[in-house]
Amino acid sequence: MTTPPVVLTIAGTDSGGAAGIAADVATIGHLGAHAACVVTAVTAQDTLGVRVVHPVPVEVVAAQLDAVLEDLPVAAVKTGMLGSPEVVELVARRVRAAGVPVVVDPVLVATSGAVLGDEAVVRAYLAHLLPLATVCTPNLDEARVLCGRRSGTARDLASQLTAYGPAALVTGGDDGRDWLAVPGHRPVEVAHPSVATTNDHGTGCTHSSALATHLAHGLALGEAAGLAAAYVVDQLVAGSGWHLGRGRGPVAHTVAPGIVPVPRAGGLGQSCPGARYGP
Ligand SMILES: Nc1ncnc2c1ncn2[C@@H]1O[C@H](COP(=O)(O)OP(=O)(O)OP(=O)(O)O)[C@@H](O)[C@H]1O
Ligand SMILES: Cc1ncc(COP(=O)(O)O)c(N)n1
Repeated sequence: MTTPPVVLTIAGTDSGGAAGIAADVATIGHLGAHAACVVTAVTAQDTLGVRVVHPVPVEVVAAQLDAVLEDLPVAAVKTGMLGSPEVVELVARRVRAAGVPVVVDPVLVATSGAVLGDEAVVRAYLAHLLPLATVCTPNLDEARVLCGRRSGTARDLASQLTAYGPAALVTGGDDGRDWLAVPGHRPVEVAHPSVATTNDHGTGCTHSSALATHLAHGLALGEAAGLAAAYVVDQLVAGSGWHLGRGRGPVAHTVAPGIVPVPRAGGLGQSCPGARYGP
C-alpha cells in the first residue's frame, strides 16, 4: 500500500462527534489521507448547541504544531475553530513556514448560532491568516462578519474577500449555493444538488477537510472544490434518515467515497466541473 499524504487539521473538538476534529478526521481518512490533529479548544457540545468552550493554552497549541510539523510530511493544512487572536497568529506563523496548501475555514458562528470567534479573532484572520490561505471557506454569516457587512450575496462576498487572500469560497448562500472567487476573475458557482435534511451538523468542517485532502492529493482548486461539495452531498444523503440527538444531527461519513481522484499537478485552476465520485 502506498503511503498516504498527511493532512493536518487545526480545530476544536465537538463532544457530540459531529463537527470540528471528529468530522475532520473522519473526512480526511475517508478520502485517502492520514489526519494529524492539533486541538485548539474543547467544546461541550451536542446536536442542540454549544454549552461550554474551553480554549487550549496557546503554548500547548504551539507544542502540538511543533510535534506534527517537525516529524510528519504535512501535504496540506485545514484550520477550523481557532478561538483567539493569539492562536490565529501562531497558526499563521507555522503555516507560512510549512509552505503547503492551506484551507482556512474561519469558524465564527456555529450552525446552532453559537459565537465561536469574537471581533479580535476576525481582525486576526483578516490580517494574518487569510493572506496565507490557498482558499478560505466561510459560510454566508461568517463571510458577512469578515467583510463587516450585514447583507450581501455569497457571490459578492466571495469577490470582496479576495481583497484579503488568494481565493474565497463562500458556502450556503441564501439559496444554498456556493461561490468561488479568485482575484481578477468573475466568481464561479460550485454547483451541487441540495439535500432535504436536518442532519447537517458538521457540514462546514467536512467540506473544508475534503477540500484540503483533495489539495493534498494534488488537485487544482476548482476541481477540489467540486469534489468536496459532491462528498458533502453524498454524506448528507446517507445520513438524511438518521435520528441521532434532539437537534440537528451529524452529517454522515459512511458512504464510501468511491474512486479517489488521480493526483495531478496542483494549481489554482478555476474550473468547477461539479465532479462526482464513483465509476
Ligand atoms: N442541505 C444541504 N444540501 C447540500 N449541500 C449542503 C447542505 N447544507 C450544507 N451543504 C453544503 O455543505 C458545505 C458546507 O457549507 P455550510 O454553509 O453548511 O457550512 P457551515 O457548517 O455553516 O460552515 P462553518 O464550518 O464555516 O461554520 C457547502 O458546500 C454547502 O453547500
Ligand atoms: C468545535 C467546532 N468547530 C466547528 C463548528 C462549526 O460547525 P457547524 O457550522 O456545523 O456547527 C462547531 N460547531 N464546533
